Amino acid sequence: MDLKEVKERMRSGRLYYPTGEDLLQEQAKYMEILYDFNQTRPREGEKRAQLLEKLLGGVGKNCYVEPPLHANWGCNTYMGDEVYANFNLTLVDDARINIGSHVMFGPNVTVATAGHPVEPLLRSRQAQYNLEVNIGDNVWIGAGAVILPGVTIGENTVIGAGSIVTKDIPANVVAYGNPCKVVREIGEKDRKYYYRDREIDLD
Ligand SMILES: CC(=O)SCCNC(=O)CCNC(=O)[C@H](O)C(C)(C)COP(=O)(O)OP(=O)(O)OC[C@H]1O[C@@H](n2cnc3c(N)ncnc32)[C@H](O)[C@@H]1OP(=O)(O)O
Repeated sequence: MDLKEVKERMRSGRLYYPTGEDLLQEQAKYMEILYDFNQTRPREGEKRAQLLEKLLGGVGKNCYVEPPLHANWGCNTYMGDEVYANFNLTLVDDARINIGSHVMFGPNVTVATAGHPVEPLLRSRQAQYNLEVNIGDNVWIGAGAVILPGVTIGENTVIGAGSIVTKDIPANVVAYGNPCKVVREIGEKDRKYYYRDREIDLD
């Protein structure tokens, strides 16, 4: 299979073998940029922003990603404006990861597009498929959550810490657990209280 066909299969959810010198060489280019990003000093915010722009497929205004960041590619991840990612965001972005604007990631979140067949022989040959992940505007993903291949999370939704998100989650809900399920809609109570019985005292 030539590089063009491998890349087409990588993008489109079909099975392929992620081997071949050309593919590995291309990936190595992004790994070098990521290495530099993770070696920056705390005060080198400007340099980090420039490296993020070189690494990602697209990045909006005022995104802030705490190092260390981990990514299999980087170039298949697209961020909107004002995205904040705490330490150890892990992007298995063999297919596209689309992240909206104003999205927040707690520490140690994993977003994975890649999977392997359960069938042992194909898996022993490293067969792989990738399914795009979509995270809507203004989503907050709690610490340690894992977002699995093919998942779409609707805008404004909150994913609780430690959740394993195996299926799509709609917009405007709080969802958590393993497997992650919708627990409630965001509504009136959330306009009054920011945490349990603590009232909001900010405009
Ligand atoms: C960008 C950053 O860096 S953020 C820093 C990291 N911070 C985080 O990751 C915090 C993430 N926050 C959470 O997970 C929160 O618990 C939220 C936002 C999901 C809370 O949602 P709320 O609907 O307000 O839940 P509330 O606190 O009222 O708890 C309701 C119930 O859900 C349970 N619950 C809350 N969060 C979770 C969770 N992540 N997993 C499982 N159960 C949970 C509570 O124990 C409680 O159970 P009970 O009814 O049996 O008493």
